[in-house]
Amino acid sequence: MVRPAGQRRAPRPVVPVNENAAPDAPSGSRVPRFSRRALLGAAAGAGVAGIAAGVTATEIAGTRTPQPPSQVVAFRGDRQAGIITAAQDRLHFAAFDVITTDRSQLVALLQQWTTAAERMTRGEETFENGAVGLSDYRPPTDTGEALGLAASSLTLTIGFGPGLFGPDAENPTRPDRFGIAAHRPAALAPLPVFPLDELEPARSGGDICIQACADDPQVAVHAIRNLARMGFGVVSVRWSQLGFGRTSSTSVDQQTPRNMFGFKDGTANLKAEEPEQLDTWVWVQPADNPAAAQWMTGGSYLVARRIRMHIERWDRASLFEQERVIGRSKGEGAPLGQSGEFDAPNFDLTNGRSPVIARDAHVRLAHADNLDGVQILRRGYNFTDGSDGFGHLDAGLFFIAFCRNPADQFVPMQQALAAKDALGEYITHNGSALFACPPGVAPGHWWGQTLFES
Ligand SMILES: C=CC1=C(C)c2cc3[nH]c(cc4nc(cc5[nH]c(cc1n2)c(C)c5CCC(=O)O)C(CCC(=O)O)=C4C)c(C)c3C=C
Ligand SMILES: [Fe+2]
Repeated sequence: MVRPAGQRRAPRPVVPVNENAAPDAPSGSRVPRFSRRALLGAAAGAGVAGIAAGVTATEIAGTRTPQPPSQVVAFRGDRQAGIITAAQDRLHFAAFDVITTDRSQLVALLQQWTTAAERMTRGEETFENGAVGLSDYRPPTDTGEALGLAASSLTLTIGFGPGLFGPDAENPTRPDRFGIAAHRPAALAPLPVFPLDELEPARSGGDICIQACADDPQVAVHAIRNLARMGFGVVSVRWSQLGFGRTSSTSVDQQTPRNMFGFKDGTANLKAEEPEQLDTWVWVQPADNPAAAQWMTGGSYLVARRIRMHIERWDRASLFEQERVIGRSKGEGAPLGQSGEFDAPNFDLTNGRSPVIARDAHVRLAHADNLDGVQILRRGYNFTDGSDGFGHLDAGLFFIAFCRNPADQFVPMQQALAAKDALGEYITHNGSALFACPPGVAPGHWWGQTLFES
C-alpha cells in the first residue's frame, strides 16, 4: 500500500537510549536504540499468515496521525512470493555472479540471505538492531535507510542462472563449480539470440538473481543493497535494474497500468485467480523433470529482458499509427474493433480491405491464437535511466515473464515478435537473462536448499 504523497516517510521516532551504557561501551552492552521489528511488531506477527495489515512506527508511538497500514507478504509458502503476488509498484532487480568456487561459502550465504530476506519482508532490519543498535566501532550490519519504513509488501524472489550449473550447450567447458551440474533442469538453457537483439553483456546473464518488489522504492533498494553487501567475497553484482510503475496486472483486483508508450499494459495477462492456467503455464510440474531436477517442481522460470523504448520516435507517430502498432485503442485499451478493455479481440474482423487488427500488430502476434495456445505471466516494470548522451531518454520496459518452460513459451513468442512485430521499429532489446526460480521456502528451510541437498 502506497502512503499518500507527503506522508511517505514516517518521521524517525524518538526511542530511549540506555542511559546506563557509557558512550564507548563495547558491542552488546547497549540497549538497542532502534528496531524496525519493535516498531512494526504487529505487522511482523501477522506476516506469517499471508498478507496482513500492519501498523507504522508513528501509530505505535501514539504521537502522530496514524499512517495507512503497511502490508506484509508472507516469505514462506508453497510458492515463492513475487510471482503471482499482486504486482507491487516498484522494482529493484539484481543479477549476481558467484565469485567463489567454495560450495560451503555459497551455501552459507544462501542461508544468511534467507534469514535477512525473511526479516526484511516483515519490515525488520537484516539483523536485529543492525543499523544503530550494535557497536559504535564497527560498520552497522544493516545500512539503515529503511528504518521507520513499513514492510511495503516487499517480496524477494530468488532464481538460479545457467552458469551456476556448469557446462551447457553454449559453454560446454564451463566447470561444475558447485557439483550441481546433474541437477540442471533441461529448461534452464541459455535463450537464443533473436533477430534485432542488441544485447549488452553488462546487462545480461548472471548466476543468481534476486527480484525485490515493493510499494516503496527505498524498501526495495534497501533489500538489494543489504543482500549484495552480505555477499561480499562470495557474489558480486553483475547488473541491476530499477523499475517503477508496474506494467502488468497479476490479479483481477488490480487496475491495468500504463507503459511508457502510454498504453494500458497487462490487460490480457494470466492472473493469480486462475490456478489451472497457472499450473499449465507458470508452475513447473512433476512430470517436467527427471528425479535429479525435481527440486524445480512448484517453481517457475524467470525471463528478464531490458527493452529500450525509443520514446522520441514513438512520440512523433500519429495516434492512428500507435494504435495500429499495438492493435488496441490507447484510451480504453480495447482491441481494435471492440469497445471494452476486456472484450475478446476478433482477429478476423476486416474493414473490407484489410484486417482491423493489423497482421503485424503486437497483440495479434503475441496472442495465444497465433502461438498454438501458448501463454506467459508478465510482471514487468517501466524504467527511465536518465538520457543517453544524445538527448534521448534511456527509458523502456524491464520485461519480466514467468513460465513453466521458456523454450516452449517465451522463445516462440519472442521469435514471432522479432520476426514481424510492428513495435520492433520503436524498441530495442539490450539485456537478457534467464533464471530458474525454485518453489517456495518451507518452514526452517533456506533459499536453494532443495537444490543443494538433492
Ligand atoms: C515475448 C513477449 C513479449 C514482449 C517482449 C513484449 C514487449 C512489449 N509489449 C509492449 C506493450 C504491450 N503488450 C501487450 C500485450 C501483450 N504482450 C505480450 C508479450 C510480449 N510483449 C503478450 C503475450 C501480450 C498479450 C497479447 C494478447 O493475448 O492479447 C499490450 C496490450 C495490453 C495487454 O494485453 O497487456 C501492450 C500495450 C511493449 C511496449 C513491449 C516492449 C517494450
Ligand atoms: Fe507486449
